[in-house]
Amino acid sequence: MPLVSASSSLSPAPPTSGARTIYKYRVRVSDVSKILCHRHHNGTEEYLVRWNVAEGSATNKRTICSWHCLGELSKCLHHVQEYLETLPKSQPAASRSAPFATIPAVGSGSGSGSRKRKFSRDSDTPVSSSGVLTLRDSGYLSREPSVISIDSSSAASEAAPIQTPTVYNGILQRKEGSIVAKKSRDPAVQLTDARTLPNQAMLSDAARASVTAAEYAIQAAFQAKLQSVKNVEWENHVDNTAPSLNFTFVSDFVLGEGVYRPEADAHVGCETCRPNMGQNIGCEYPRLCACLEYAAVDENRLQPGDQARYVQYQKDQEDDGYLADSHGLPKRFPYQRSKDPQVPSTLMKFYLESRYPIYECNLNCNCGPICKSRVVQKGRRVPLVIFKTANERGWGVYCKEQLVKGEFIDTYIGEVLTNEATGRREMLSAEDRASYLYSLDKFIGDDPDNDLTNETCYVVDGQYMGGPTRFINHSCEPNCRQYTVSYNKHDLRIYDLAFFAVEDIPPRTELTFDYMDKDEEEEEIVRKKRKKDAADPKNHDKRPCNCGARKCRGYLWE
Ligand SMILES: C[S@@+](CC[C@H](N)C(=O)[O-])C[C@H]1O[C@@H](n2cnc3c(N)ncnc32)[C@H](O)[C@@H]1O
Repeated sequence: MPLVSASSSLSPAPPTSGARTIYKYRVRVSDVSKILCHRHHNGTEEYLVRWNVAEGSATNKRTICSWHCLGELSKCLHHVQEYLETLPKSQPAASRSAPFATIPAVGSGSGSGSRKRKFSRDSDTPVSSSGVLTLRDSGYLSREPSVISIDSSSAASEAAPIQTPTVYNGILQRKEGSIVAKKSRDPAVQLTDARTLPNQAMLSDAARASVTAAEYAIQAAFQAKLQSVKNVEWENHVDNTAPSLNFTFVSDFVLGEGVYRPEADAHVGCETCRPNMGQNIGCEYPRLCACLEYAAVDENRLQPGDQARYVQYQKDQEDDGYLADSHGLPKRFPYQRSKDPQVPSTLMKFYLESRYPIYECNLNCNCGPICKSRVVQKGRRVPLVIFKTANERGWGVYCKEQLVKGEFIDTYIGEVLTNEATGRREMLSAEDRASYLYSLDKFIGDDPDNDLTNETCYVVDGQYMGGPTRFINHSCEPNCRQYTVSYNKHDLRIYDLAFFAVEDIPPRTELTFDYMDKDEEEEEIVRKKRKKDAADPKNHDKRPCNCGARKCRGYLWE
């Protein structure tokens, strides 16, 4: 039976500077395979790290584990966060004490008068310290008996014959990218069965030990990530968790391998428009603006002489969809602008109620920055808050201010991946995990000269990189909707996924959109379908929807 050392650590005192502990060496992210357990040792919260041992290296037969305080793990807190997510939620209060009071769920008017406690930097608790991990490219890596080594070759097999105990003295070294441990000659090192780590004794200790310091450290780390993001906050009045530390805020699409996007200076602009035409609002003439080449035709402005062209246009639409030739016909501008500069531009009723793509002006247009056809490209103006939902939907988003019907909120950004890269990611991820994939499939089938298909279109993945909209949840009766917005009418592969309010939304009301973008149906019809679907075993693997709407269809995806 393979045995491991499970003795306690004898940590050297950490170097200190004033009141705060300075950790000169930190565990590198790439060195950690997983966090296995936690404990309180000499008053310090510690985590059992399983080290990454390079595949195929001479040392990879031995997986090495060692206990570390949070100060040493500050570069790998996402591993600690992943570990905390595996802990039962019903842990005793001592283990999962809630620093924030639970308050009513966010909703229209629900919290307007209540003082909600928000996570702030003031509440950062310095992580506890109990030792320093000396981590260098060569040389000593850890303190003595806190190290455990497991002979993973035999640990993998239940039927493996009992082996000579493998005991190390806890001196970890890095050699050619691998972590290795030297053998222990210390008789005080106790031996423990290595086949299952954490072992029962460790689990019993863990059940009694709180994880509060880790929770605070993770909250502080997420808060630090938000520092550079303007007008976005987060709060949690439900439990002690923070959004994933594996997520990075970015401000634009991040192009993955094999993804091509034309540079902005290659976009075709409207050269005939001018900033000072007519009412001095940039583009104004619906027959003139070249950016509207593929925009929706405005039937209200058709002249008797347009009829033949319009009939031809309708025929072309059957083959070419949104790209039908509308040359010479009057088109619809996307936004209406109020005379009051305090009132935001809003999406025209026609676009709000249709799925027609929206075309904005671009860098190469002559209309200038005042043009009314520039809204989404100017970015988010409204203050958003990422908050923990109370009913198993993870994190959600609300706006701190009132939003008016047709107001732009923000775009969905993330890594833009090819279909193959997306497939590889899906293979690696657990089936029940949240999905952040958004296909850029709007123009499939619209251009006979273009080979755009479900297999060749790009996909936006907001799981690891994105903006606050990546946290917006689904509702079968949503208050927002996603629209296609393009600044480059000839690029059918990359465009903006822009969220607009489809109704007036009071402050602090959760923002939602329909992940399936379905048309609304009568409540009675939806209710009957839901009942039928629930009885069908085919649907039992589907992800249940917790939107709570009267017209809830029962599932997130078909
Ligand atoms: C784009 S993410 C939204 C943010 C997510 N709640 C989070 O915490 O990161 C989509 C995931 O959120 C969850 N979700 C969103 N809307 C939901 C709903 N109405 N009911 C249940 N789960 C929902 C599902 O796990 C879904 O895969």
